[in-house]
Amino acid sequence: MRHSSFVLPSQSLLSQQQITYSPAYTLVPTYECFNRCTYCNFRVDPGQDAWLTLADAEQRLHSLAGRGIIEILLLSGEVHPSSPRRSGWFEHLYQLCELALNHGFLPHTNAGPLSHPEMERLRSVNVSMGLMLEQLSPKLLETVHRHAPSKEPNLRLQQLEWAGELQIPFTTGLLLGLGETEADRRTTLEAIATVHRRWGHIQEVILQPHSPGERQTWEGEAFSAEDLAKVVAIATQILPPDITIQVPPNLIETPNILINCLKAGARDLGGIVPRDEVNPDYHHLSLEQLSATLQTAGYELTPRLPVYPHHESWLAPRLQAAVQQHRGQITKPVTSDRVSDAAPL
Ligand SMILES: O=c1nc2n(C[C@H](O)[C@H](O)[C@H](O)CO)c3cc(O)ccc3cc-2c(=O)[nH]1
Ligand SMILES: C[C@H]1O[C@@H](n2cnc3c(N)ncnc32)[C@H](O)[C@@H]1O
Ligand code: MET
Ligand code: SF4
Repeated sequence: MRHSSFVLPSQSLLSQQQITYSPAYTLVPTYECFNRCTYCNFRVDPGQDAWLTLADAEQRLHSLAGRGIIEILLLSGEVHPSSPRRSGWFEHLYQLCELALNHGFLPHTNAGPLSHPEMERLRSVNVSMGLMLEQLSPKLLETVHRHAPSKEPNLRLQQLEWAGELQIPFTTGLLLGLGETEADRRTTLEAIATVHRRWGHIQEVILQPHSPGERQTWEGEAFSAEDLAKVVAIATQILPPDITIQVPPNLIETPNILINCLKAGARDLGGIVPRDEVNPDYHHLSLEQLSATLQTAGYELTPRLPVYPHHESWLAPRLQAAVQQHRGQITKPVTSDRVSDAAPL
């Protein structure tokens, strides 16, 4: 019989399921924010923060050279859209992105909702952008978002629509455990699926468990990590398969729960950064430890760029050229050699 000579490859030769992460560094243009989300551990009052200067940013970018970092995540507090300081804030964001590009990094900005012209302009210096939907439920405007006008659900949903229309590769997500119901979560996921079916621009959806920090005023509990895997499973049912589900490993208490999230369908761990600016009380494991944890369950940790290959043609030629510089070098999974090559940050 023909098949009798066919030998199945041994387990070790079968390719392992790859789990991606982005080797990233976060720059914070400013911590000042006119919103007061009561779960926030990041913001300071408007006017109370010295903005990150271009000189400081340059020094930091310079010190990153040779450390394997590719993405610069620009994560910012927000200046009110009708403030006279808004245009200075926006220009500063733009210049920080330019600087990151000039140092060979790939910028990804999440600076809250932008006007259409702002988004269009920032597109020319970002390989992808992001904005969390948090939750679409309007009830939250009476609780954690009572003093956060930029968390108005329709405003955020419109950002996803504009990003699609402008062909901006995009990251969005849900903040879990704000007092929403399972039905609310489904509604938010369905809205993401709908806008993605129109434009095809959503790269990743972050399922972010609320994780209490020292500075927040809200006394809400941490979103139970056990429940995260259940939300991942729901998201796989609702989101189109070309959207990657991301979970943040530093906000998941045990390796076991992280593995359960992967088994449920999460495929990306987001930016692995030296300091999580949003949740500074939660540290990342080293890449080596993370990689070992994943390996025990048959997963392989592998780096990715902040723009996925199928979206690269959307970018301006200058950005495409910057991406090409990295594409050839990013295919290798994390091994202990590679990790120990990188200097600690
Ligand atoms: O690539 C992105 N990663 C985002 N991340 C993930 C980030 O890449 C890292 O995973 C974390 O900062 C490190 O834990 C967020 C993480 C948060 O805690 C909150 C918001 C974001 C928002 C983004 C985003 O817009 N784009
Ligand atoms: C930048 C993103 O950080 C998330 N974010 C803000 N505060 C917290 C917290 N305490 N725990 C988890 N995520 C948080 C929100 O989803 C926001 O959009
Ligand atoms: N202010 C922005 C938002 O909430 C991004 C940073 S939040 C720490 O969308
Ligand atoms: S979560 Fe973002 S919008 Fe809300 S207060 Fe913090 S920095 Fe501002």
